[in-house]
Amino acid sequence: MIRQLLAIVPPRERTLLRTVLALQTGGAVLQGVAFVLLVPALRALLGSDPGSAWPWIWSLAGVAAAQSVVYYLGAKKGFEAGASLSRVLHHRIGDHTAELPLGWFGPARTGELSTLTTQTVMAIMRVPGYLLRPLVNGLLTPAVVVALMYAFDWRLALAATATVPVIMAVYRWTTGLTEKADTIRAKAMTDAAGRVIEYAEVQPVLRSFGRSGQGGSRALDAALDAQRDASHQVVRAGVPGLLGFTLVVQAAFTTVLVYGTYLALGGSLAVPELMALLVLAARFVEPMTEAANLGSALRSARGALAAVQEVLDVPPMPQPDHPVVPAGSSIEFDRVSFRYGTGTVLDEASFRVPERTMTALVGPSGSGKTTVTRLIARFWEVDSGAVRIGGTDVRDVTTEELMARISVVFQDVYLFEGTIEENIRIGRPDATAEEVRAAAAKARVDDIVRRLPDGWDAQVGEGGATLSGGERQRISIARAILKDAPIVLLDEATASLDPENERAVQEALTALTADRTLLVIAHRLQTVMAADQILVLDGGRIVQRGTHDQLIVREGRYADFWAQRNRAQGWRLGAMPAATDAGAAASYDPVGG
Ligand SMILES: Nc1ncnc2c1ncn2[C@@H]1O[C@H](COP(=O)(O)OP(=O)(O)OP(=O)(O)O)[C@@H](O)[C@H]1O
Repeated sequence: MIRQLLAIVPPRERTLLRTVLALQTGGAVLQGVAFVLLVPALRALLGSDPGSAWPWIWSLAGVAAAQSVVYYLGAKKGFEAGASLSRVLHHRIGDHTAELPLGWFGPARTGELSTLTTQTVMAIMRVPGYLLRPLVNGLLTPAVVVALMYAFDWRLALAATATVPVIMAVYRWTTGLTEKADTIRAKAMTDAAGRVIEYAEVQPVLRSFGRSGQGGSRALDAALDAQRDASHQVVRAGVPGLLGFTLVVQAAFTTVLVYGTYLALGGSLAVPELMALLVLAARFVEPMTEAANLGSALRSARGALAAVQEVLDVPPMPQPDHPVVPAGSSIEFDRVSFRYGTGTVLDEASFRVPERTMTALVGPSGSGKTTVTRLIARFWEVDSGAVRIGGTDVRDVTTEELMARISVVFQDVYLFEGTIEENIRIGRPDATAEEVRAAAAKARVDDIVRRLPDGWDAQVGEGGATLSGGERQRISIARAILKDAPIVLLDEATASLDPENERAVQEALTALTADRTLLVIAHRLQTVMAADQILVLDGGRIVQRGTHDQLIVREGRYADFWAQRNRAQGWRLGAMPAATDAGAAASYDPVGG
């Protein structure tokens, strides 16, 4: 476990942990010596000249004092190392997860990461401060005691030595008994943590269906039941093991006692010596039972280390050995195939979006439109084929360079807890206050700010809870305007916005998309009509491509799609005033058409 821990931490913490280990080792050896010094001290006290015990008593006091100092330093460094470990592990987990492909972040990961950064890190933090001392004592003090016992009576020392393999074997057996139950409990706890988070997140849905009370989440109840059962199983498996171990340790002590008594009765061992050696044997047992009582904490620390290691072992998104800077902002899919797990989403799809043009992506729900945008931003890796930006494979571009070239405006906008200004600044952290305000003004965010009582200082709440959907989207557009990337990937809102928000969002998009390469998942017919190119995605392939005028006269998916959309209730082409339509169409046309 110590080796595992040393491997996970940076050099400074490694040195700190080694210091703690050295101090605890020193303390354990001194404790063994102090125990052994009891033998001559007691022998002298119980013998014919009690006065001769003084030198031993003083030595004992000296060793005990040294041991206290070493323990104090060990405990101090141990707590220091614990606090440092927590900081370092949080950083390592945070830094590493930031480099993982987005495919790793499935729904179950929220609970896993939350458990990892709380309970798991806490279990590891306890190792240097609380667990190391009893663990080192349990192993080293008995070893020192047995070794020094040979100096007084080799026969009793040999008897004590003989008990060691038996004690070790029983310890292994008891560990084996609880290990499986511990693993199941750890998994059940992680599952339950994930379910609790999910339960909190789906509250609006549950409430809207009148499911806020009892039985709101069967999955959560099941996860909590599984956690309770797993905890019972740990107790059921652990108690017999612990009892068994304690019994064996006591039996070992009794064996030494019986053997010592036998030797004393036979006259080959003086009674004061026997008394002293028995006191020693009793003390020899103590650290071992103390260490055994910590078995569960030790196993959970070991499990915790394994869990952290497992996350750290997930390979990060590979970075190119020889990074290339793309020469432009065109987008190209070259026979791209992709699947999330089972079921192909893209099957050798090929298309090209020339620089500074607008391409509208249309297709049935689930046809892979969002996936196309995710692959451009390299949130996932393609299974085969290549995605290119400015003629360069995205795998040959560093994440930083790629992200600098792309702005993504998705429908589900997430805002961080903080002010509107802080949320916009994410687009370009080094932007001046004026630049942030200018981007906000272009995206019509200043209208929102004016309305809020705290203005620019207003907090948006976690996820932007205090703002409407349209307002959140305008902030996300302001971020993208501030970022000023040459490629914009845009998922148009499907949800209908109120007219004021609708107009504001359109204006914001006009400001964002002018003079850029634009790939838009189009839901509005006027956007589709204004596109330089329309790509119809179906069955994992681009089944049609061309302008609206070219495609509308051909039979096929696009003509069907167009007819269907026109028929659909609430479809905006008929519902919106002509002036707005024209304005919206113009706003999406990068060449001003
Ligand atoms: N993270 C994921 N893990 C597994 N499958 C996924 C994931 N995301 C999407 N899918 C699946 O991949 C397919 C394509 O999804 P995608 O979101 O790209 O489609 P879409 O055309 O954007 O759909 P919509 O128009 O409904 O938003 C769907 O079948 C979807 O269920």
